[in-house]
Amino acid sequence: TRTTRPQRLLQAVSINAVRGDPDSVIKAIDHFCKHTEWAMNVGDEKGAILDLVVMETCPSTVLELGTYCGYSTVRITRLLPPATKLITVEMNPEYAHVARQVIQHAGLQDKVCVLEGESADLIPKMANMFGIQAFDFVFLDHWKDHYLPDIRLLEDCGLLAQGSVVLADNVVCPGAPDYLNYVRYNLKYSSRFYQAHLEYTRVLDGLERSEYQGD
Ligand SMILES: Nc1ncc2ncn(CCCCCNC(=O)c3cc(-c4ccc(F)cc4)cc(O)c3O)c2n1
Ligand SMILES: [Mg+2]
Repeated sequence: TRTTRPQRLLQAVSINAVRGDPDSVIKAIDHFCKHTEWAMNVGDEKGAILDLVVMETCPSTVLELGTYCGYSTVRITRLLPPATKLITVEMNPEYAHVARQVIQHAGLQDKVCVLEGESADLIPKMANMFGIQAFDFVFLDHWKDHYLPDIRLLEDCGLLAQGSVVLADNVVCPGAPDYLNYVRYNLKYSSRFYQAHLEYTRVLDGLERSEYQGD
C-alpha cells in the first residue's frame, strides 16, 4: 500500500538528517517540503519568528497543541534548557508515531512528551498528570476552530499565569477569526500580530502572540 505523507517526510529525515542534530532535522524537513512535497509544518519563515518568541520567553513549561510530524516540536525543544519539558498533543496516532521518530532522530526525546488524544479531553488532566501549575509558553497549531475553546479551557483550568505567552499559527490562513477577536479585544491579553506567509508559499499568513495579563 502507498506510504503516507508523514511517512515520506520521516524517510527524508532519516536519509538526510544527522542523528542527534536538531538543526539538520529542521533543514531536511524544510528541503523536503520546498522541493518534494508540501506539508503543514510551521516552516522556516514562521519558524524563525517562533524561535525568537521562545527565546525571549525562556519557558520552563511548554505546551504544543497539534504535533503533526514534530517539526515545531523540534524547533521549540532545541531552544529549551536541559531541565525543561515540552508536552505536545496529537490526536492522530499515525502522526504521533511519525513525530516520536522525528523527535528521536533529533535526539530530543528526553525533553518531550507526545500525548495522543484530543486537546479538550487532555487539558483538564494535565495539572495532575505532570504536577505543573501553569504553562509559560503555549503553541497553538491544531484545528483552527479549537484555538478559542482551548485557550478558554486553559484559563479555566488555571494553566495560564501572568506572563504566560500563547503563540498561534495560521491566524490568517486557514484563519482563526473568533480566536483573534477574543485575544485582541480581551483585557486579559496583550496581543500582537507577526505578518508572514503560509509555510513554503507566497500566500499571506501570520502568527499572533498573546501574553496573559493574569486574572
Ligand atoms: N482538538 C485537537 N486536539 C488535538 C489534535 N491533534 C491534531 N489535531 C487536528 C489538527 C489537524 C491539523 C491542524 N493544522 C492545520 O489544519 C493546518 C492547515 C494548513 C493549511 C492547509 C491547507 C491549505 F490550503 C492552507 C493551509 C496550514 C497549517 O499550518 C496548519 O496547521 C487536533 N485537534
Ligand atoms: Mg500550522
